[in-house]
Amino acid sequence: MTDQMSADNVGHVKVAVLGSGSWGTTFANIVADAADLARKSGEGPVAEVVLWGRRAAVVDAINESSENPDYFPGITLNGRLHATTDAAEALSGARVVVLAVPSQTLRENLASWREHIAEDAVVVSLMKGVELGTLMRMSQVIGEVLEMSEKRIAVVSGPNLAREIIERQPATAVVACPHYETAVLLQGLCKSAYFRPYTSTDLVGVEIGGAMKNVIGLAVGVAEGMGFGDNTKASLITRGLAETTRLAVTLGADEHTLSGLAGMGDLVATCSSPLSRNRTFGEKLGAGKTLEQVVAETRQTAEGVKSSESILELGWTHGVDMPITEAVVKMMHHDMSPAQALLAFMSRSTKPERYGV
Ligand SMILES: NC(=O)C1=CN([C@@H]2O[C@H](COP(=O)(O)OP(=O)(O)OC[C@H]3O[C@@H](n4cnc5c(N)ncnc54)[C@H](O)[C@@H]3O)[C@@H](O)[C@H]2O)C=CC1
Ligand SMILES: O=C(CO)COP(=O)(O)O
Repeated sequence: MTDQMSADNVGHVKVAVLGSGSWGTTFANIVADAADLARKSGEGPVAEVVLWGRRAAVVDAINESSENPDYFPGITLNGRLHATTDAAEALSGARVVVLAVPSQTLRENLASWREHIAEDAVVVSLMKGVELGTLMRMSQVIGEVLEMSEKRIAVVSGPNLAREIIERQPATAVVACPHYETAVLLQGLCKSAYFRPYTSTDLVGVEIGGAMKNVIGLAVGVAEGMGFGDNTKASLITRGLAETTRLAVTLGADEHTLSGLAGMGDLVATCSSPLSRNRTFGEKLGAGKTLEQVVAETRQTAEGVKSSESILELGWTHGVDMPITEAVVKMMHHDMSPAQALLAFMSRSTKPERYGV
């Protein structure tokens, strides 16, 4: 078995996508559409995609009518997409394992899947969070639980609101893996007529960009809910990017990654779109609903709510100033009202625009 996938040992590849929520379903559909294209053109690896889901009703609907009625009623998925509730079946023979579960459950999910994951598989994270308690990025959780080298762990991230991509609207993303050839192979597996992936070797920058944009999206949502206009939102986005870059670079990322698709790109998509769960969560809070009301109304994963705490702690551990994240944590976890958080945020001492990293 080789340590990484290489161009000459991949022609036909089984891809298991674990998690049939909004992004897992969409990403599995991207790979299945990409495989159709590869079949037609004769170029690139051809994937057989198997999607794992917890709920039998969803799995049956995908297999019988190519539809995920829970997340995308009325949207026809690729007919070759096969779903199962049996993780062992999904993982059997899979060379690429894609993970799309909530960040805070990943560790326990991996522990139960571990024995079925092939030793030479490449594991891809689609998740945008930082683990509470350990302060680990998702690739670090994967590396620790599966005891695998970072070279076989990849991340896909970017401005990827699932609802737009399931409709096959054009979008771009970054496929990051420290082993460049693996990133290129994964790029080939998900390149389709409407999805254009770029490669990167900067795992840290891509992951921090993805996790941080959820936190900034919450803050922008709060501003929207409070009735503020574009100056406020542009200020939060720009200073949010500065905060993201400071943290990422301190953790070893390349500064340029944060001005790319997984940084600026994703930040802009999340902060401008009513489709974003994080932005919507913040907006409801800013409009006067209580945290309990907003939590009760939120069915899908809004990663920034929990990850804001671990991200702030990560920043503090490394001496990074994180004022927007701090304001979000106070609103999400310490009963501070949006008005109080705004006052505290605006009354901080002034400083040069380029401060710290
Ligand atoms: N939805 C989107 O547009 C995008 C989401 N992401 C990221 O993808 C990750 C997954 O998010 P979504 O698919 O959007 O969330 P979702 O809420 O739509 O789906 C989550 C899935 O995980 C399952 N799940 C929940 N708890 C579980 C547990 N304890 N064990 C196993 N499975 C469990 C749910 O049943 C559901 O199928 C998040 O980290 C998110 O930030 C990334 C890019 C785009
Ligand atoms: O990650 C996303 C877009 O790239 C989805 O954002 P939300 O999780 O806020 O919906």
